[in-house]
Amino acid sequence: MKILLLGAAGQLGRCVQDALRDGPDQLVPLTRHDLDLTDLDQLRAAFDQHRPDMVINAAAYNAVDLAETEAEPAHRVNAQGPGRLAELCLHTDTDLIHFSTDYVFDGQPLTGPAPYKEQAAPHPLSVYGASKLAGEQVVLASACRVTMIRTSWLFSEYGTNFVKTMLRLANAAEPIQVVTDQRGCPTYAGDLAQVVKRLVAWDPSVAGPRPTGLFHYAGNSVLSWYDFAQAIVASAIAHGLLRQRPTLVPIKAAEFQSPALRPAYSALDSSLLTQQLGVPASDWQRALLLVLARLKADGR
Ligand SMILES: NC(=O)C1=CN([C@@H]2O[C@H](COP(=O)(O)OP(=O)(O)OC[C@H]3O[C@@H](n4cnc5c(N)ncnc54)[C@H](OP(=O)(O)O)[C@@H]3O)[C@@H](O)[C@H]2O)C=CC1
Ligand SMILES: Cc1cn([C@H]2C[C@H](O)[C@@H](COP(=O)(O)OP(=O)(O)O[C@H]3O[C@@H](C)C(=O)[C@@H](O)[C@H]3O)O2)c(=O)[nH]c1=O
Repeated sequence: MKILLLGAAGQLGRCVQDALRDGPDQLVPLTRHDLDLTDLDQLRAAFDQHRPDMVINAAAYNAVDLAETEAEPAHRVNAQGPGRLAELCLHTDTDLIHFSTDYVFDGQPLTGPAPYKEQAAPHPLSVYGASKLAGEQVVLASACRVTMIRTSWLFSEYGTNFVKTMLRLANAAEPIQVVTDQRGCPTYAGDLAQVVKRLVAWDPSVAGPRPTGLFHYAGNSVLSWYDFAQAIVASAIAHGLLRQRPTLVPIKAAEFQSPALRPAYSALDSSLLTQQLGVPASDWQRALLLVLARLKADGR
């Protein structure tokens, strides 16, 4: 099978490359430099040149705060581009794997704080969340064959993420204020890449059609950003990655000056996809140790 990977230089893109590296499929990794998702001519040319059987779209506009003042670019990358990609997939009979976010939810679940299932009503609080929701809607409306996976709080050894931000701040030796009243599920991007690998390897002659539609995949427990920061610091100290133990100061989200509103609760229920694929929800604690060990080995 020939697979185009868009957003190949991002953290998920790099984890997907790692996961598929030794597999039987031909993976064509395309960075933003190789292919701008917002450029229809470039998209068409890539389909003409490569004639893929599947496209994995890991490209996105992910700057949550900046998006508040850059709504147009955010929508172009997160909604308009995926919409055109889905149309091309439909007309060329190409499978699509696409990703969305817990920030499509407002954190006020109608049934109390239980992890969100796929059918829960979205209501984004931020421009980023709205652009990703618009992307979901346009892709699903295209009727292309898509597996759409909402995930949350991604971290990995690659790119920029909360784990790496906490390590950087911890080494600056200042107290770190961290929000206690937003809870969600940290997810290792490498575990999500294993889900992608499972979907790529899906054999319809054995298992029936590949799962399509909307799914959630995230970490196996619910915690606050403050809890997550505590876990990061404790594990980093155990790995000898921090020169000293930083002071973590618990604060309310309202005290953390940031342009975008984030959901107070955005835990995702992964059971539908994990049951269909026979994979566990992301074991973020195990993965955190792995990521820290890799960062240490790389001297970061
Ligand atoms: N990070 C997270 O915590 C979460 C992410 N997600 C979703 O998961 C997916 C992967 O995210 P993640 O890997 O963390 O994101 P990254 O920001 O690490 O990677 C996104 C990649 O997309 C590229 N990109 C941006 N604009 C374009 C464009 N116009 N054309 C082509 N490529 C472009 C970026 O390139 P460049 O580096 O040049 O800007 C970057 O390499 C996204 O759909 C995201 O919305 C969902 C929940 C949580
Ligand atoms: C850096 C920092 C952040 N925070 C808070 C701000 C915010 O409420 C929360 C997370 O902030 P960040 O900016 O690191 O993460 P943020 O960009 O909000 O992360 C989100 O990214 C997008 C792409 C997603 O789809 C989401 O699932 C989620 O992972 O932590 C602190 O409390 N203290 C800090 O020192």
